Amino acid sequence: MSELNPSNPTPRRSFTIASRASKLAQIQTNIVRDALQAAFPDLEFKTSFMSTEGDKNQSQALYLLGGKALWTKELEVVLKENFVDMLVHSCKDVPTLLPEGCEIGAILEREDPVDSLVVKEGLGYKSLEELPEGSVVGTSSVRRVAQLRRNFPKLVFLDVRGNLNTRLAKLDAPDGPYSALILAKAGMVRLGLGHRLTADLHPPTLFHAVSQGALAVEIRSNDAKALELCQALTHWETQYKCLAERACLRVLEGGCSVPVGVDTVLEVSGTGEGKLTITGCVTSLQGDSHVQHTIQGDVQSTAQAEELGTKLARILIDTGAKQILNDITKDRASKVVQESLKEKVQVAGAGEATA
Ligand SMILES: NCc1[nH]cc(CCC(=O)O)c1CC(=O)O
Repeated sequence: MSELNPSNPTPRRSFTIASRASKLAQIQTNIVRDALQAAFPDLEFKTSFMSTEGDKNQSQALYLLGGKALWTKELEVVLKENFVDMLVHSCKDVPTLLPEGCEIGAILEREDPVDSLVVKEGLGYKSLEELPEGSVVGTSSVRRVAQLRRNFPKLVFLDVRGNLNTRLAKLDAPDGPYSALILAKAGMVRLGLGHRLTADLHPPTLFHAVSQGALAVEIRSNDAKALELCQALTHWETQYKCLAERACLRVLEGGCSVPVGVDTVLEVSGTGEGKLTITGCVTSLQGDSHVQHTIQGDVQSTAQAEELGTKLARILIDTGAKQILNDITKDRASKVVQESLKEKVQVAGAGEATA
């Protein structure tokens, strides 16, 4: 393995940008590649795509697969081994704690971060309110289910997995169970599927995921050249918002994916400064308890943005989120035990069949 030597006098001229292999991931990577190529026309930028554990395991509920690192872990290995130089992720899929030696080099300008309702082809419903009692709504996000159960107890929420095109195919299948899906607007827009969005779901109906709608570029912490290139991509307003949201989640989650929603506004008062207003919420899985708080502060640096997010998380924890998060941890532990028992029973069954 050739070690990258930061003091090597020969300047690097070629950079490889990698991501997952899904269509959306490829589109996102091409956005980053094009932006880098425009800013640095004399350098060469290549792309490389690989499918990850998260793409392969589509049967088990995300909630039980444990942590979001399954989208990023394997890519980080090839980054650390110098096979590639930059990783492009949906910022919301990036764990709040990165492995030693990796860091976020850039956060690009955010698309609209809201979630949207997508109604099955041929059904005329225009909103969640219009869906008849008992309609099945597909989403694999505990955040969406928790918040929407609260407001729409008449609806049934069912897991739906796969990349966006797979999920849409499951929605539109004539004999499929789903009447609608809830998806992030940004992904649909980037895929050119904006015409399928039926309605946007804004707070207080639904608070979006931390960092939803933004792209992040991950680099090796010791790669000064990659960091310099990344700086040309960073949209500081988005960076402040996303880093504040990520700091809030980092305190709340303790390593697991939790039903945390946010909504963040930055009133810009000059370059690199403004007033940041973040609302955060934590909702129980059944939607019966919900803690919400809004915090505001002037920020002039990413560190101050993160401080505000951290403070928000502490207030949420002190005002009821702790109880909700403890209950979720217990629930997950018992479900994991049930799943492993189910597997054992299946293995035993298979043994008998072949005997
Ligand atoms: N959970 C999967 C995921 N990760 C990133 C996006 C696209 C939106 C984004 O970039 O934030 C999606 C799809 C979705 O949630 O509907």
